[in-house]
Amino acid sequence: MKRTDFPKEFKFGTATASYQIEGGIEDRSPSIWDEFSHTPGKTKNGDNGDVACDHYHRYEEDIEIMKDIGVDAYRFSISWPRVMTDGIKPNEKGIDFYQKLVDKLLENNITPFITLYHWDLPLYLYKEKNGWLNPDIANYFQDYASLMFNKLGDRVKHWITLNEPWCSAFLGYFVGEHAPGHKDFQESFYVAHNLLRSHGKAVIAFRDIVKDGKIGITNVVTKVESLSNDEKDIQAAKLVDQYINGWYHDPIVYGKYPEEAVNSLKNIKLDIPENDFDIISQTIDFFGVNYYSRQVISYDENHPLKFKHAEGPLPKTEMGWEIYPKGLYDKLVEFNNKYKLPLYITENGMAGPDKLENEQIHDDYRINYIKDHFKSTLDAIKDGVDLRGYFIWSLMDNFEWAHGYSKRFGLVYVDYNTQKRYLKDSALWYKNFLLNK
Ligand SMILES: N=[N+]=NCCCCNC(=O)[C@@H]1[C@H]2[C@H](O)[C@@H](O)[C@H](O)[C@@H](CO)[C@@H]12
Repeated sequence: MKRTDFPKEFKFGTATASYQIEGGIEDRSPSIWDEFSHTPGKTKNGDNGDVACDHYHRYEEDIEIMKDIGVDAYRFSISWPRVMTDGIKPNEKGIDFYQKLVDKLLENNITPFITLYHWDLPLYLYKEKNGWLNPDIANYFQDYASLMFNKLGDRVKHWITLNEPWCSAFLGYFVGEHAPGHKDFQESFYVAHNLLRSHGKAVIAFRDIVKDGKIGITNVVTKVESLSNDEKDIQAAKLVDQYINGWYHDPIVYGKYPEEAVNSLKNIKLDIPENDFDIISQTIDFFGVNYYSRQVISYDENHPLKFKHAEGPLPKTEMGWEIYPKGLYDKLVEFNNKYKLPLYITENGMAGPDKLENEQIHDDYRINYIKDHFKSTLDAIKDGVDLRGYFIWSLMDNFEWAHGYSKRFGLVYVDYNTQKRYLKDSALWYKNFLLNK
């Protein structure tokens, strides 16, 4: 498989997120992840993003690395608390960082794709305004989005409102594994709804400010399969697919939540104001698909959503996620048929047992992972999917949320003691692929 097997305009890239790589906390106000990671017991080894990959001070070097690898595009997120003090007052120093980042990318012919929200909510908005639980958060988000569109929209034409609202709502407000660490089922549905409303408000602003731009939303898209052919397992898997995938896509395209999932939520209040779905279902230009794996589901009477995960038999990454490229193909074809929107794979990659030896990292497992998922991508394109790009997660090893620095997803290895970067064999492979070798 060669690069020229893909459409000429197809964009190959890589991706990161602000809290996971920037550090530079001295020049921004705090986010919910600063408080969460500094709370004992919340992250592995008590790791936090205070320094991370020190990208805030090393962004020029990191762009040089991307230039060397030869990527067409780079997906990164803006730190809301960096560009607006406490999420409210514009901070010119923070805005200036992203101005310079964008200009340096463009100088190197790398197309910027900006994610507005990749989980680092300004702490003030959480503490004083109740964060994503407050319907008014959509207005704060629209103000933030408008500021960024006005400041960068002349040069940045590809925007993503939210990264993985399912993670923000479900992991942050029900499971409690992510910031702000709530464990309230009802709250997680209010949060999901306010995230989607915030998305819609940002799209409305975008249409006024960046008239020649493209905007979408990125969700984690998981292939959900039933453990058995037992009707109960099949039904449980169908509902999980609606909770994880449909819940964050159907409202945007169809203006309503998936019906069976709504009906299954007997004791969940979804008191939704009349025109909310008019806001949420603003026309978008693409869906971003973050694909990692599948979930194998069986029926479980004791779970609020009547399901439990089954251990799949396939080889797994360091995250314990099965390696399942067929799932990517399946979801791309399904989404293409169901939503009829252009798609970008905004994240795909793996955490591996990466070891630095003689300044090299031999990660053949990651090369094989990427090749297998590229193959699924190419098969989907050949079968008619309107797929426009693929961003490998991640450019470099970084802060992997509750796992801290214990999981390495990068094409580039980061020695956190020295902040030295080392291209892994997978980065060298990607470089040759992009040269069509
Ligand atoms: N079975 N199974 N499951 C897959 C469930 C995946 C949920 N987590 C993600 O998608 C996060 C996404 C995030 O954008 C990024 O910030 C994270 O670094 C990556 C890697 O963790 C992924």
